[in-house]
Order: sequence, then structure tokens, then C-alpha cells
Amino acid sequence: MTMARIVVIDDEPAFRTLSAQWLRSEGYEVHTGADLDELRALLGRVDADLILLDLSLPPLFDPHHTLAALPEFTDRPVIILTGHGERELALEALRQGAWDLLAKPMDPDLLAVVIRRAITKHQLVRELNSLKTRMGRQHPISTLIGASPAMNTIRALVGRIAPTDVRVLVTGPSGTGKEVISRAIHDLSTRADGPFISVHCGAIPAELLESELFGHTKGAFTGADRNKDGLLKLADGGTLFLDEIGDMPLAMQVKLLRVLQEGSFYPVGGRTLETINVRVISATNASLPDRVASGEFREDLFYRIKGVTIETRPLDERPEDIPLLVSHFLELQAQGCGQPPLHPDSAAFHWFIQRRWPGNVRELKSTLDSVAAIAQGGIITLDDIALLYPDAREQAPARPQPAGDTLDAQVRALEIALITDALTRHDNNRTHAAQALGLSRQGLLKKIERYGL
Ligand SMILES: Nc1ncnc2c1ncn2[C@@H]1O[C@H](COP(=O)(O)OP(=O)(O)OP(=O)(O)O)[C@@H](O)[C@H]1O
Repeated sequence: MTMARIVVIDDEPAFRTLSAQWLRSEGYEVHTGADLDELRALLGRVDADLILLDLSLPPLFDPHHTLAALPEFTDRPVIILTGHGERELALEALRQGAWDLLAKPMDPDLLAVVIRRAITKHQLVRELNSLKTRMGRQHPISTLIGASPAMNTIRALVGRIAPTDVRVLVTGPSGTGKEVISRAIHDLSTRADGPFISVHCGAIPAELLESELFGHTKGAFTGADRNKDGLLKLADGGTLFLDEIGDMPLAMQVKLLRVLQEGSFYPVGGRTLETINVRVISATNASLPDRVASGEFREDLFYRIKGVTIETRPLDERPEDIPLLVSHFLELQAQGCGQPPLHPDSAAFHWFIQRRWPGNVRELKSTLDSVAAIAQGGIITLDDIALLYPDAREQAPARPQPAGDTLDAQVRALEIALITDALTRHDNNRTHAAQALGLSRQGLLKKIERYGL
């Protein structure tokens, strides 16, 4: 990622100089200004990744004045800087779309973490938008959130293979984003203006699957009172997404193989050959090589659909993605109900990061939706969570280690759990937490930043 640009707006020259010095020492490009007019002028020249904005600015020094202007700037993260006694107004800023709040004088450690998280998210969105522009796509594309090495690799792969017509097989446990990845490939492909048709191969009864996929002619079977196009035909010119392909009945596999080989098929009861042009993306949470070995899946079909294989990892193996996913889902949820996004306080954040998520991203999303529904006052607290998860207040045990994780992932997960735990026990005092963990303060800060805690 490129060097991030930060704009600091505060009327106190000493504060601006100090913040700018510190931010430059952290490797950021910094621009400063004293009021909203200077901010507007700066944004005309600089494509800022982040704005640090004091709540009381000249000429009026009235926080309401700054709040009223806030929506002009929130197409990028804005961190509001507050003095004492401005808590209610600061919360109002969050409701109006500010990314986060920091009290002055700022704790440099906290500043470092808040900035890092905001910029990573903003740059991800920009990366996707520029990819979209390069591909000439006008409509929104599915957002693949995550900054873990695993998600970075997947995003890079998606960008490479999307414009080609190569077949793709997405494998991985349920709820890890297989469909979202497949949609992103379609959205970034030359077929994006065509249909994306999703077929849940395991959910359609075997006897219906053939007519669902191939369509049927009038009178082909009892109840077929008219000609009906199948999903293959509906996907013509676009992408056919075969979800849970591992569960497709064997008899159907033979027929699908023929379509993939020849690009044509007969509707049930029909005599006219239909020709289609579709890109096939398949997904499964089963191991297809195992199914091939046990005779449940045809080997020739396996090689036909395999193309490029993308493997998703369980969420517990990439806890670095949790903070970004939490912010993303809270934003989506807020957009859905026309409200500003909720913000978890730090104890609630730790709970989300520490918890195990056997249902993966899907479980995280539905948990956030229910917690958000009962939160009040713009903030999600541990008390809110405890209303739904009574054991939330208990000391969270270190993450148990799932069999099969790589050593690296286990070490990361364990580090995150131990660091979050130490920070919670020491009221977020990083010096004390570092001592308890036997780390230097600098060493702890590096880890906090790396994991986006
Ligand atoms: N990286 C991600 N970024 C944004 N949203 C995600 C991501 N991964 C998963 N999701 C969201 O999590 C939910 C589950 O994802 P999805 O349906 O793609 O999983 P799946 O692996 O296809 O699951 P299944 O195998 O059960 O069909 C969806 O709401 C999806 O939007």
C-alpha cells in the first residue's frame, strides 16, 4: 500500500506541529490547517486518506458548526479530536459519520492503532474502486473485506482471474465467503453486465435438478403445462454459480459434464439443442478429491470444474480480519436502516476478537446484527452483548487450538488472545500489559498494530 496522507486540522499551532512531527516519524505524509476553510482548500490539493479534526475550531469555536460541516468530509475516515466536556457532542459526531473519537491530549499508542485501522479500511475500499474503474465497471462490486495474508492473496487472485474466462472452484468451510468471492469475480469480469445465477446443488431435490438446470418443454412431465427456461439458459452471457457442487447427484454430474464439454444441452422433453455461453464458478465445503476417491464425485467432472482453485480459511485462523469485518458489517447494517454506524467500545471489541467463530464470517455477521439491534446510544458495550450472551462477562479463556491449523496461525491466534486478555486485565494500560507479558512496551505496540487490536 502507498504512503498514507493525513490532514490534521486544529487551531493550536503547537498541537499541529507536535502531531505532524509524530505522524511523520511514523511514516505518514502530513498536511495541517487551522479551520474548516483550510481543510476544504487542502482537500482540493491532497487526496487525504484520513482527517484528524478538532471539534472546536475558529472563527466560532462552536462544536455544532464543525458537526454541521462533517458530512462534507466523511467520504474518508474522519477522527474527531475532543477536549474535556464534549462527550455528548462527540457521540453526535459518530452518529454523523465520524470514524472514531480521540480525547486530547492524545495517547500516542491509541492514536497509532486507531489511525492504522482507519487507513487500512479506507485503502481497501480505494483499491477495490480503482480495480473497478480499471475494469470499466460502473455498478458496485462485492466487497471482500480482510487484511490477513490469506485474504490479501485471495483478493490478488480475484483481480487476476476475474477478466479471464477461466473456471474457478472455491473451497472452504461454510460461512467463509465462498459466494462473496464468486460474486466479486463476476462483478469484476467482462460478464458483469450479464446475469449471476446461483444454483444450490444440494438443496434442489435430485428429481427436480435436471429440469431446474436445463428447463423443460410443455408436456415433458405431469405438471409441465408450458415451456420453461432452466437456470443454464438464464445464465447465458453471465456466470453460473454452482454452490455445494460436491452434493450434486451422480446422474446429474454426467449431464453437467456434457454441457461443460459441449456448451450445449437439450431441455427436458425437448428436441432442440440449446447453446449457451456461461462462465462456471463452483463452490464446495466438501473435499472433492475425497469424494472422487469414495466414488461420490466424478473425476472427469472434477477436472472440468477445477480451473483455478481458491481456498478460503476459517475465520479463527485469520483473527486479523475480525476488526475490519466488524466495522464493515456495522456500516452495512447502518446503511440498511438509514442510521449512522454503531461503534463497539473497547471491551466489546475485545469480545468479538477473542470469541471463537465456528460458523465463521456468517456467524460473526448475524451476531453483530442481533447485538446492534439491542444497543443504545450509538455504542455497543459488553453489557449489551451480555444480554444476549450471558457468559460474555466471564474471563474469556485463551483460544483453544483447533486441530489442523498451521503453526503460524495458531501462534497468531494465541498471541492475539493473550494480548487482548492482558490489555483487558490492565485496563488498557499498555505499559503494565507489556510487563505482564514479559515484552518491551515497543514490542507490544508493534504487535497491537500488526493485529489491528
Ligand atoms: N471477506 C468478506 N468480506 C465481506 N463479507 C463477507 C466476507 N466473507 C464472508 N462475508 C459475508 O459472510 C456471509 C457468509 O458468506 P458466504 O455466503 O459467501 O459464505 P460461503 O462460504 O459461501 O458459505 P456456505 O458454504 O454456507 O454457502 C455473507 O453475508 C457474506 O456477505
